[in-house]
Amino acid sequence: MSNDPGGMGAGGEVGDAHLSLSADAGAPMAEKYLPGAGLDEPVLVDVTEVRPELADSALVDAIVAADRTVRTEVGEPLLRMEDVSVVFGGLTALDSVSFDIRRGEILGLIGPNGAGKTTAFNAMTGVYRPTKGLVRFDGQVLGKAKRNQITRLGIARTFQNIRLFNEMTALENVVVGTDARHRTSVPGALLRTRRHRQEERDAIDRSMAILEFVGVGARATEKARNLSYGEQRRLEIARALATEPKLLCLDEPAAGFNPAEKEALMDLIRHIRDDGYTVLLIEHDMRLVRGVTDRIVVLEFGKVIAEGTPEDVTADPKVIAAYLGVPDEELAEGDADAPA
Ligand SMILES: Nc1ncnc2c1ncn2[C@@H]1O[C@H](COP(=O)(O)OP(=O)(O)OP(=O)(O)O)[C@@H](O)[C@H]1O
Repeated sequence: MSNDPGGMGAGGEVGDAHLSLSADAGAPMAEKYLPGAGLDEPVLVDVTEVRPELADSALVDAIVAADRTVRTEVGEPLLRMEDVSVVFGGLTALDSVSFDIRRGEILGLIGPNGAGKTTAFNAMTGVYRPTKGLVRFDGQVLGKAKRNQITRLGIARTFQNIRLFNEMTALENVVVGTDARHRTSVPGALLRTRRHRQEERDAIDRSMAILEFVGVGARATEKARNLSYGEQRRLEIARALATEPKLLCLDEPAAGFNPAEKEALMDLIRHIRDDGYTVLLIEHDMRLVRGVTDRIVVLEFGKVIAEGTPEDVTADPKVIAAYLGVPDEELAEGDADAPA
């Protein structure tokens, strides 16, 4: 991946309109689409003027849908955590954890602070190697795969703390994500072969569609750092989608959102699932998790304590106790009352 924004296709074109990928693209675009808009004004682009076909949401959905062969059938386990333990020094952060993420579902991974959610995420995405057990993804053991290899295999993630290229435009941030799917060799890129230029144009087209899809198309030519907090969170999701993941992992994507923003985010996550993606969601907000997931896995002290539909899991006394700190005696009483 190039750190030089200009090296990623400066001067790329979208249709007939020139969409400069230079970092200062904002001002000219503002002049073009919002006559009179100055540098201090928010930069808004009418994407449907640049690419009229992007006004057709069905077409946007079709462009954004991943173009990949997935071996796993819909409804079958796409990712399997098989007896995974992760130990840091003397601390067992994950203790023989097994669960599946099925193709086409939104799986919620929840649990109190320190339960092991992020560690599970990191074990899946190649940040940590399991001390014991294995992670199987689309029929393949991830083994010693490194993070970039795992991205290429089809697992993309967002982070609890937003990590964007702040000085790049929103569009450039998404184009960077498409690199994971490029086929041009390094010499091809250096020589700017026809194939490389075509890939660049396709990347810009697809990135514009993804920005529209996540709801920040109008901010395409604005530097990432100038986007609102909520827009930056959506941009992170856009960048992850650009890698055409088989599995999209979202780590607390609603952190810091107000209720209306959370509602809108739930709509987006459902839309991503309905567009053919499989989603893993780590989230603290129980209402959000309950409202958007198909199934939930609950971790506590590094172990799976419950798994099932949102209704079943959120009614489970063990889960309620883990979240609300119900005294052990009450739990024991509850068990004693349960029919044999
Ligand atoms: N790199 C590390 N080195 C040592 N201990 C770690 C490391 N990462 C996590 N831990 C510990 O492992 C346990 C699980 O942490 P983890 O971050 O996975 O929990 P979590 O469920 O994601 O918590 P939160 O909701 O607070 O993000 C915690 O006790 C944590 O302190």
